[in-house]
Amino acid sequence: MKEMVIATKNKGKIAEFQQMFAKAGWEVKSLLDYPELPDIEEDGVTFAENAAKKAEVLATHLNQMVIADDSGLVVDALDGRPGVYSARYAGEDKSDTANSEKVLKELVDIPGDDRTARFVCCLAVAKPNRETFFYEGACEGYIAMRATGSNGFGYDPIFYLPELDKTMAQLTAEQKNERSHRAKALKQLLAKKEEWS
Ligand SMILES: O=P(O)(O)OP(=O)(O)OP(=O)(O)OC[C@H]1O[C@@H](n2cnc3c(O)ncnc32)[C@H](O)[C@@H]1O
Ligand SMILES: [Mg+2]
Repeated sequence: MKEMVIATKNKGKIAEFQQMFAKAGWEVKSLLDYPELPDIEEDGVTFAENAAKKAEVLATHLNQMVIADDSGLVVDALDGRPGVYSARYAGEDKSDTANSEKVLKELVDIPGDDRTARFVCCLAVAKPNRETFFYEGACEGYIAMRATGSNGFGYDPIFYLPELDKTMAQLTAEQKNERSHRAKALKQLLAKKEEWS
């Protein structure tokens, strides 16, 4: 089986990549397989900048092709926040629950129709001594009034999909991987294999 290294420590992302790449015949390795590597500071102002940095540092270190995922939640009523700050929105300990609670609190006076939001995912593919390629995906929805569901990770319990009348955390892994921002970005990436491989 072919191997793909993803520069992430996020177990939710790793599980989704493992399921989606398995269909394409790739085995996924992650930063959890390289615990000796230092943390990479995500100080970019765009998803692409952060994804590039994560992929390029690891590609140089391992001297092989690496993919990174930088993603987050963009809320219109919050001028795009948490955006690139999604992971640490409620503080450095990166608590999914605290992050979601902070968003819900900030939107407490915002009515349903104005709670539009999207998940965004930028994938960067880096190889030593070569330009980096980017593939993006977005998934549109609304911020729910309260957290519901226990599948997925991150902001999934507060992200409502009107077409299914469910939050992302109420979907099965298969349902999420059919429509998520990550699935759409990965579809682009796989469609452009001749570009990056
Ligand atoms: O940087 P790595 O190691 O990949 O892991 P991370 O968790 O720090 O990931 P990001 O820097 O990309 O931050 C993404 C944030 O957006 C959230 N997020 C990303 N994709 C999501 C998804 O599919 N569902 C819910 N929340 C998501 C996630 O919980 C983080 O808080
Ligand atoms: Mg991160």
